[in-house]
Amino acid sequence: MMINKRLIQTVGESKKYIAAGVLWQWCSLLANVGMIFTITWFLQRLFFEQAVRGDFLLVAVVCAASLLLRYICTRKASDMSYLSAKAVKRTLRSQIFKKLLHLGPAYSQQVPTSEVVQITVEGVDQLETYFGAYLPQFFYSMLAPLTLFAVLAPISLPSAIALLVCVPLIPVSIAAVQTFAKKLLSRYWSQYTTLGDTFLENLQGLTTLKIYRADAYKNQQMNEEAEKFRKITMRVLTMQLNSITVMDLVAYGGAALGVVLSVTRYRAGAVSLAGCLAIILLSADFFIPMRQLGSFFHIAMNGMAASDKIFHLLDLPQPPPKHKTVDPCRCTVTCRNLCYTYAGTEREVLHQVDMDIPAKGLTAVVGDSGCGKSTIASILTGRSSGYSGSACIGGDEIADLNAESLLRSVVYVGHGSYLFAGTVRENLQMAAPQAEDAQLWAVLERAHIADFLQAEQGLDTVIAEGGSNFSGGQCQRLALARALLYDAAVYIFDEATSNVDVESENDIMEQIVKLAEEKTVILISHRLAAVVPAQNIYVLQAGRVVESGMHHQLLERQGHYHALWSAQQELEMYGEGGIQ
Ligand SMILES: Nc1ncnc2c1ncn2[C@@H]1O[C@H](COP(=O)(O)OP(=O)(O)OP(=O)(O)O)[C@@H](O)[C@H]1O
Repeated sequence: MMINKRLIQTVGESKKYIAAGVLWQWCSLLANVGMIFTITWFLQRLFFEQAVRGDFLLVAVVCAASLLLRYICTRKASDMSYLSAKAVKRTLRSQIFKKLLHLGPAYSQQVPTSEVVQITVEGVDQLETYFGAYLPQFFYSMLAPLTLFAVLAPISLPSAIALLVCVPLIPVSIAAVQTFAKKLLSRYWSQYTTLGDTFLENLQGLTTLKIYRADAYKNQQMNEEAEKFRKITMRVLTMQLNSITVMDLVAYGGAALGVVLSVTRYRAGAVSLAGCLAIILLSADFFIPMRQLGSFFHIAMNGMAASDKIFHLLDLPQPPPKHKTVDPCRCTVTCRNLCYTYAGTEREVLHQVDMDIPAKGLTAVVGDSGCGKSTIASILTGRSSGYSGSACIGGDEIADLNAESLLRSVVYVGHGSYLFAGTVRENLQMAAPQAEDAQLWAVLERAHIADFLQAEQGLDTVIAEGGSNFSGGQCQRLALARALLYDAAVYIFDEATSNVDVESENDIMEQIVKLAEEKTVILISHRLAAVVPAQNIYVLQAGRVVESGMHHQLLERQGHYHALWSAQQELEMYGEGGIQ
């Protein structure tokens, strides 16, 4: 009945809260039983005209005390449910987080980031309800009928047996629905995610769709998908309503049976009037907890699906712990016979790449689009694992280096470095939490963005999500300032100046050249004019290093670099001609 032992074991802390929650619910049931017995006793005395004044007072006091007790029990049970849900969230999210840390920067090779986000947010939230509502109700729905049986059996054993026997009919009817519901729910979820993906994609590409006037067609396509989703949602709702109707039939049918039996027994003189009334009033309570459990049924199904996904992530094989750290004083980078094939593909994208990148100095990697430049950066930052050949930092194989130390030593600045919603200070202090204002201004000066920020609110200037209130050039300058503040040993700039104006490009390049006087700097660029000052340029063609040397040496060689350079020069001269 949707009880996952491993899940409960994983969140062992929640067991005590579930047990306490069930206990509080049980106390509330006992209070209710006490109240009903007092009322029925009083009714019997009234009926036989035996009631005295004090009886009414006694009933009033017992009812008030019982109601107060039930209120306290309900509050306590919901507190326990909250604590159990909190424990689940904390335990599972921290386990997922630890797992990702163990998997390292290359985790996305095993599980897509979108799935991790979905599991960590929505998946864990679903389990919160599973632990907070379903599990306590599951145990309580077993305990309640047994308790009521023990209470009613001395009054009328046949009635108590009849009521107890009818209770399991509810889970039986749920199980019957479950076989059908599983398939339907899995189709429902796949339709739901398909519609969500299409919606997100169309929203992100809305400008393109408008430009090519394809929005009407996409709209129609989405309408068709939405219609399919509406239909399957209706089927799920119908299934849920039907299952509730079946459960109600069983529950109220069972209660009616209890009433009929108790009245028959009363007429036969086998039970007292008070006993008969107590059976009538308590017979519904036999079924209500199980009926309530039935209504949590879909929560449990979602919880099970979520836990499968969570355990799939937690069970991913992880590399053994690595203790070797990067020595910041020996930050040469060397690649020998480096080959790489992306996981899940067969095409090798890097073939026997040899590179020697000295500590301190500017080394550039250039080549046509798709030749493998970013793949090299990805291997050097540890985001792509499973290479063959050798890739070393400071003489140590990257595959053997501790991921945290690698992240601390190699900083990557791409063309879309992310700025977070917050202030300039918060974004910069990510790189150095203890940095003082003077240090922050120093790197902003170096990135040539200090003047602009001084005219705004200085370090407290607000940055919108993704830096959307800043220009492309300003975002890159801020990203550069943050990277400079980080003080890593190796810097990789991957098309860091693409999409920015010439002025920003010149300022950023000036700082990159300056940085290379002290650090190991690798500059990846498709624009050859940017790499002219480099001490060594590696030219890649279809995943192979075909040439290397300084700019003038490569031009003299009249090879691939020369061809690329001539083509770009021609294009730039044509551009300038076009403007005139
Ligand atoms: N995640 C991936 N999965 C599979 N193949 C990939 C992946 N990323 C890149 N590739 C392939 O690897 C090859 C090299 O890509 P890479 O991004 O390294 O090229 P690049 O030289 O940086 O190109 P550009 O200058 O256009 O950014 C390409 O053919 C690309 O299709």
